[in-house]
Amino acid sequence: MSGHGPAIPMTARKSGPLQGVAEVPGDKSISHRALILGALSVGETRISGLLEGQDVLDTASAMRAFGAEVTQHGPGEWTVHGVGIGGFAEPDRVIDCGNSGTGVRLIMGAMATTGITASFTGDASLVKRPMGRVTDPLALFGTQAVGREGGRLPMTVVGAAQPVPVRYRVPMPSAQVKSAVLLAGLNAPGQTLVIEGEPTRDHTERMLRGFGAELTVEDTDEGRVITLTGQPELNGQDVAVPRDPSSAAFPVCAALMVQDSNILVPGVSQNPTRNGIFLTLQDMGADLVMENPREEGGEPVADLRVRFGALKGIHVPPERAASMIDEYPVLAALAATAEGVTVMTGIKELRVKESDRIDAMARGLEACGVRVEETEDSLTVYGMAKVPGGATVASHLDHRIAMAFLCLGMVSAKPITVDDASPIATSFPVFEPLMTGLGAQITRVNS
Ligand SMILES: O=C(O)C1=C[C@@H](OP(=O)(O)O)[C@@H](O)[C@H](O)C1
Ligand SMILES: C=C(OP(=O)(O)O)C(=O)O
Repeated sequence: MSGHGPAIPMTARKSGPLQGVAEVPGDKSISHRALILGALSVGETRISGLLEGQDVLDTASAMRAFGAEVTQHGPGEWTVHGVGIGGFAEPDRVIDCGNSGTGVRLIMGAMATTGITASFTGDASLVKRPMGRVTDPLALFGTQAVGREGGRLPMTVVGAAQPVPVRYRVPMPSAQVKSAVLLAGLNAPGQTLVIEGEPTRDHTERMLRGFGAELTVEDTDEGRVITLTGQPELNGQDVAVPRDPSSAAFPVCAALMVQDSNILVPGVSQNPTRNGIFLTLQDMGADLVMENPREEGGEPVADLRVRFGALKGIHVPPERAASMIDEYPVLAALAATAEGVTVMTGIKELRVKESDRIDAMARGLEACGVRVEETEDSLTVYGMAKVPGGATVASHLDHRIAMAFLCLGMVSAKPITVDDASPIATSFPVFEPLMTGLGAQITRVNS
């Protein structure tokens, strides 16, 4: 929903040891895709563990607007009765994707080759984000798009009635762009090729195969070449959504910062295109053990055992950036408490997320008394024995900025207030009860 409700200021203060079991919600990327692929399939898709965050709920309501029957049966338990590839109905209202870049970009891809027209909008954050990165490759299929200057929402997309398959090299590391092109390729006759120079999260590829598409992946000198054969019949599936590693990163990093903490985060996806944060934390010296590794719903998962311990700053390998792109805000907060300097490079994609995350973290950390340096594509954080805190930080309608500073406030000398924590509901609606249940001192201001 684009209507942004009242701001919810929240304060985090020095917390006792975090202890217990943190059952984080389902993976956001997989939840969006389960709904969209379910809508593009014939028959019933049954989803368990769906993330009921606002981003995903907005995608569910969009799929209804395109003609799919989407029903909630219980917490995390959903079914989708799809309309089949090419079966999308023309929506009779504007599709509002709220705060979600993944939602709007994947849905644009899914409708781009169906010959229908749809208009899209989003909240004050999403309308600032670039859509040209998706509508440029979609134009190769014959799709037209008209939006605001700079390729911004609101935007109307006219789907190609007679799409042609495409060959496209994704110019930036973006799973959303890759996925939009693959979803558009579903309704184009022949083979659509997507080439990515740097591998990004591969849920679309895995799930398309699982729903019955013919899709191959080859590592070549040119990069990772994904070949999709168009116009398959997709059939409804059972999807068990693993827990979200991007959400898990918050209790994990908080436990590493708060003295004497010891927590377990069960059933977290260890997909190698998503686990960069955990490797980085181990490189920094974290006592983080992946227990009981197993496969659930086609994804590798493990239980994360995390114990507090002093960490060292490192240079985070830039080639790891795509596999931990959403975790840099909380890593930057953690780095402020580590011994020495943490250098994060190759992260310019952070500038086009829900906020400019390099800038939001740099300004917020400075306000908390932490020394930082930034360039167009890097952030350097100077760790200190005691972060002063005592500031109110702007979340810029960005859930991950809000959660990162609330984690830092659990160990800073003075409390840290986030001006608006309401965006946390987009990806991690149970963040507040989950963290307070572990022992975190987080309170709503004036409550
Ligand atoms: O495909 C996805 O589900 C996502 C891809 C990433 O965005 P980009 O494709 O813009 O890197 C990530 O930041 C986002 O949270 C989810
Ligand atoms: C970048 C994110 O999401 P999206 O692009 O879907 O808005 C995120 O969840 O950190």
